[in-house]
Amino acid sequence: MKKEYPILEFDSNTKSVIDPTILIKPIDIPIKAVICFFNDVLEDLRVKGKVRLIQNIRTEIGPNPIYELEYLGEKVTVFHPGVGAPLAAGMFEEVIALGARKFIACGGAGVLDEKVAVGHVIVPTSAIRDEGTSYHYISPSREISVDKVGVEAIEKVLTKHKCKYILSKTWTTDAIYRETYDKVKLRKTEGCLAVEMECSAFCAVANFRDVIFAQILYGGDLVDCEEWDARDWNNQTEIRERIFWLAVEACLEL
Ligand SMILES: O=P(O)(O)O[C@H]1O[C@H](CO)[C@@H](O)[C@H]1O
Ligand SMILES: O=c1cc[nH]c(=O)[nH]1
Repeated sequence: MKKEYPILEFDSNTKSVIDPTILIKPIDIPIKAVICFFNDVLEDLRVKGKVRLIQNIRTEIGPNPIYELEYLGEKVTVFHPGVGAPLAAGMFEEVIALGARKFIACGGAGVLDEKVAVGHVIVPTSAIRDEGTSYHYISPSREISVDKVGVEAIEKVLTKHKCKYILSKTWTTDAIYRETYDKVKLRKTEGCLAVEMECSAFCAVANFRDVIFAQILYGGDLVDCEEWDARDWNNQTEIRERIFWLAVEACLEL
C-alpha cells in the first residue's frame, strides 16, 4: 500500500474503522436534500419559521442544524455542510447515514474569467481534485465527473426559469490562500471557470455511497487578475436566495 506520497495510498477496502452508521441512526428524513452554503439564506428561513429543525449534528464547532423545508407540497432536507472538503464531506456522510439519498448543493465560487459576471450560474460537470478528501474515497485521478442525472435536473429547472447558465469544469482546492497565479493559469488551460472548496470531494463521497449529487454555483470573486477582485461576492443576498430556490426545485426533480 505504501506510496511515495501518503495521499496516493488509496485503500480499496470499503470497510472503515468508524462507519457513520455507528454514530448516526437512520431517521424519517426527506431523501431529497439541498446542501446550502448560504448561511444568510438559511438563517432567514429559520427566523421566518419556514424550516423545521429535524436534528442537530454535533461537531467540535457546535451544533449544526439539519432542517426540513416544505415546498410545493413536498418535503426537502436542507443543511449547511460547513466550509472546506473534509468538514463538508463528513457532514454529507452523516446526512446520508440519516437517510437522505438525492442531493443538490448550492454555493458560490471564485471565477477564472472576468467574462463570468457576479451571480452568473455555473453548473459543474466535472471537478479537478486539488483537495485531499476525495483521495480517501476513490482511486487517484486528476478529475471527477459530476452525476449526469443531477446535472440534467439542474438544467431542466434553469431552462424552465429562463436562467442563463454555463456548464463547466470547476477547480476544487483545499487552500483558499494558495490560489497562485500560475495555478490559476494552469486550471484555465484545463477548462476550469470556477474555484471552490468542496465539489470534487462531494462527488467522490456520492460515488462511494451510491447517492446522487450535483451542484449549482454562482460566479463570485475574480481570481484571474493581478490584484484579487472580491466583487462583493458574498453579500449578494438576492442572488443567493434565487440560487437556493432553484436548487430546491432541481432537487425535487430527482
Ligand atoms: O459560497 P460558498 O459556497 O460558501 O463556498 C465557497 O466559498 C468558501 C470559501 O470562502 C468555500 O466553501 C467555497 O466553496
Ligand atoms: O474557494 C474559493 C471560493 C471562493 N473564491 C475563491 O477564490 N476560492
